Amino acid sequence: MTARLIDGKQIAASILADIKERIDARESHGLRRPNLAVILIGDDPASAIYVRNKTEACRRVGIGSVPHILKTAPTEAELLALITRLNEDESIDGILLQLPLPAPLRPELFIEHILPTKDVDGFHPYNMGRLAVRRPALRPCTPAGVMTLLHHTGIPLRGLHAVVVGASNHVGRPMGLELLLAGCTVTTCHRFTNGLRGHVAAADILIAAAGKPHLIPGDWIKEGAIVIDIGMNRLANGHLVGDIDFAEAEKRAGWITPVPGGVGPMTVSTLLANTLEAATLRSAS
Ligand SMILES: Nc1nc2c(c(=O)[nH]1)N[C@@H](CN(C=O)c1ccc(C(=O)N[C@@H](CCC(=O)O)C(=O)O)cc1)CN2
Repeated sequence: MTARLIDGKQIAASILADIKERIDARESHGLRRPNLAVILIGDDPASAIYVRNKTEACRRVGIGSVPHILKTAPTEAELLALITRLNEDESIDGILLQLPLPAPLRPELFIEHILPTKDVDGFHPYNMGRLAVRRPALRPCTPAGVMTLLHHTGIPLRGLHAVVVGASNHVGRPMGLELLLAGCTVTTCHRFTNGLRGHVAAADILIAAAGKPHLIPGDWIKEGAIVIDIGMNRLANGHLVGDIDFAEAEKRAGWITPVPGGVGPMTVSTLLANTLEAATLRSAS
């Protein structure tokens, strides 16, 4: 079997086109364009690229981006004060705090300071809690983007056994909650899990989010499984690879995402969808 490719780049592009249409329609009803405040701190080159991609995507769909690029790290008090200002600014619909933050800044402190209604990353404990109690509001972007990819396969998800490898706060954990919401039986594997191979081999849906290049050999994968690789690992030679050995995995999987061009673009399109949703809810209230 050779797996069918799930083309995240193409799916994200069609979502962006849809967002643009909805923003144009809002404008024709006299509503202003949504605005996203973007906070980037420090000089991490990957973060700079991701923020550039997000800003460019905003421009394409007609979302205003309001940059706060802080080359030298602010104090905790200064960053909290900036977020307070953005929370209170009626022209701002969403606040993006690009992660990781340089040490010693603690991400939780700032994420929890963002108004949940402007938390377009969906990382605030309020938004995570809403997902946990099956009443999602603003959803974490990468897991929500993965659900869109899964729905694009057309395969009914209810009752399938989904295995998530990785239990991070912003990806693995909310990924498990999304799959549960979709009616999957969910196993989450993490650094203390024994017998990873056995768990992987049992997966109808395998989601790799460990951040370890080629952690999962292709021959562990169940024949016909849906395989989603969230891992994005830059090798010393500059190549970007996932957590799964793609070349071997595509011989066994039924469906598979590439890296790059799979989950990454969905993270960006979901962020913009969340920004539009936040703006829509604000204009309705
Ligand atoms: N505030 C946030 N910070 C971070 C998030 C997040 O969702 N919110 N996620 C990651 C990084 N990330 C978004 O910020 C992100 C990573 C990768 C891509 C992407 O499109 N990747 C491309 C390849 C790009 C490349 O060549 O490097 C792909 O997979 O095709 C988008 C967003 C951590 N921080």
